[in-house]
Amino acid sequence: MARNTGGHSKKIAEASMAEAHFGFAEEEVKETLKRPVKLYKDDWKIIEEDNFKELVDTLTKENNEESNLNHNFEHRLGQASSSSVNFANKKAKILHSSPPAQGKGKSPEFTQAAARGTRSNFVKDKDMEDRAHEGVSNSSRFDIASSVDAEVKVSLICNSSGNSYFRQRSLDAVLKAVEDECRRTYGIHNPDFSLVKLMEKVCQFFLEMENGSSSETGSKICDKSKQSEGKDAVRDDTLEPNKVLQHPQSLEPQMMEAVLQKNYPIYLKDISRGEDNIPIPLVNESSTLELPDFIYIKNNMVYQDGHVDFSLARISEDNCCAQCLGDCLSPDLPCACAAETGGEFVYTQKGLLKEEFLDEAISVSLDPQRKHFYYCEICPLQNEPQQRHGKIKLCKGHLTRKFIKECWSKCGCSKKCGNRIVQRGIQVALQVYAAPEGKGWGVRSVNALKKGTFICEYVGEIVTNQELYERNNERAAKKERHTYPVLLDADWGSERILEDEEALCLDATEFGNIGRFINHRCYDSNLIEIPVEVETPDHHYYRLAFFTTRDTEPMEELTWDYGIQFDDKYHPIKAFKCKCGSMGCRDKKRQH
Ligand SMILES: C[S@@+](CC[C@H](N)C(=O)[O-])C[C@H]1O[C@@H](n2cnc3c(N)ncnc32)[C@H](O)[C@@H]1O
Repeated sequence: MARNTGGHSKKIAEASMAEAHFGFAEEEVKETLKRPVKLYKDDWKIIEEDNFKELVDTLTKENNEESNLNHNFEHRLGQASSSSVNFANKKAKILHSSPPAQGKGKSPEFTQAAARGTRSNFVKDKDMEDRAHEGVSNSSRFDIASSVDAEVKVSLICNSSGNSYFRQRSLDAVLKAVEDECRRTYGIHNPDFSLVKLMEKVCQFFLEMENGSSSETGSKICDKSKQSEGKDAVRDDTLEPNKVLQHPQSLEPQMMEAVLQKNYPIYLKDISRGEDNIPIPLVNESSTLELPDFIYIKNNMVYQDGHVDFSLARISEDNCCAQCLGDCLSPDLPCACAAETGGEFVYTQKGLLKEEFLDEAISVSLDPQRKHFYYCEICPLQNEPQQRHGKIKLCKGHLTRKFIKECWSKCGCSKKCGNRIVQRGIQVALQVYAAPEGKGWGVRSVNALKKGTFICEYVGEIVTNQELYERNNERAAKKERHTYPVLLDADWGSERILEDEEALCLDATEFGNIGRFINHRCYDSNLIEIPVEVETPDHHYYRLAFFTTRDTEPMEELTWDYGIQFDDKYHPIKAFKCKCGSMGCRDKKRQH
């Protein structure tokens, strides 16, 4: 056996350098080297074989396996990214290149192993596993722990036993291979995607959740790019509104795990971030849709110029039931609040919309007569002059609709009064999901529903038509696919000519509720939108509520008829190729 002629200490230094690459400290290497040096009688060729494989194995086995590899991973993580992460006000950071655990056993400051699972929690795809990890055994493990100083330690423990071909690769190469694989498999296009950032996120959420920020932390996600534009930016983490992200790498761990598991289950537990009465999960069974980018709000909010008067003084004696007690639906004689609907309340004792009222609303919507329309001489929607050669060209018309009127703050009845349905908010279990036929996201109800059930409101920013016109132009330039505005023109005919700030719409593009996800269906949709007067008798502003037009099945998609004529350039919702599938589809181009 040829003896290595190099100096003993030089060889030890070389071995230390080689092992430092894997995260082992010099002292540790020196100590471990003593035995093979003695065993092989200073024959360094054997020790150096396979890039010190035996030494790595011995080091790994001799030290507490978990502790050493935890350190190992941190060290490599540090090589791939030298940045440390500051978690909001927690003075916490991810450890990079920290000194190795002294002695054997678990590092004392990391005793709180709080999450543990098999590596298959992350990757189930066997092919991907084989390609990305080239033979890494299937009994690998993923550990995460935190210290009292709010430091988080993540370790990947890969058991290579049983695979004689296993060779330790450089971490950078492994990370790159996995990132490339993830990009391909999960369609990640963002160039910033990195596994190191993902691990940093895991640590961040681990800490935040341990610190009791609750499950809401996960959905407290914000689109930093938009915030940096300054518009409506809220910097304080605790106040940050729900902002659902576009890019999977920015997702909460629960979602990322779903992405990695490749079966795309629930992405978000509650897109309303607790704003609405019951959680509204977002479920993606198709995997191709981008996550929606908007802020969830429960109630309409004035953007800027819209004139909405909510003053108590505007609600007259005849417009409320100050003398009522309890439930207005109980007494034999309906109170003042029923006057708006012909002296009868529109709700049944079971909280459904009365069939008579509903059927009339449906019939007006399906087969509107000329008498149901109001035609403006100066239409707030039209930016072209309507007067030519002394002749006035009337606008295309606005469908006049019947209103629901609910009891409100000036009424003496209880908050549980049967004439307060819409204002109590969502009561049925809904989901946002990947709608069929490539319509984008849609809404479905988990359970069967009775005809006349209140589903939700259409909530958005209250904007003037002028504001909407400018927004629409900007969006058209950006070629945005989906649009989310709704006109509040159900009673334009009853008021004098509207001032610009009174011709209002709801724009749910950037701020909205689940209503923004409901897709259109021509003619036979299972929802109808009904104007609701709640806090103001001025009908140029009202709430818009969806009710079922018939009984529905569990998991049936909920749709409403946007009232769109597909050749109408003034309709606030930009015309799209209708994929509603209805026999009565009005999109002629689509049908042929
Ligand atoms: C109010 S949004 C509905 C939610 C939308 N699908 C999404 O993914 O956010 C309206 C947009 O959805 C799409 N959409 C709605 N109904 C549709 C239909 N019947 N056929 C095709 N696209 C539809 C159109 O792009 C439309 O501009």
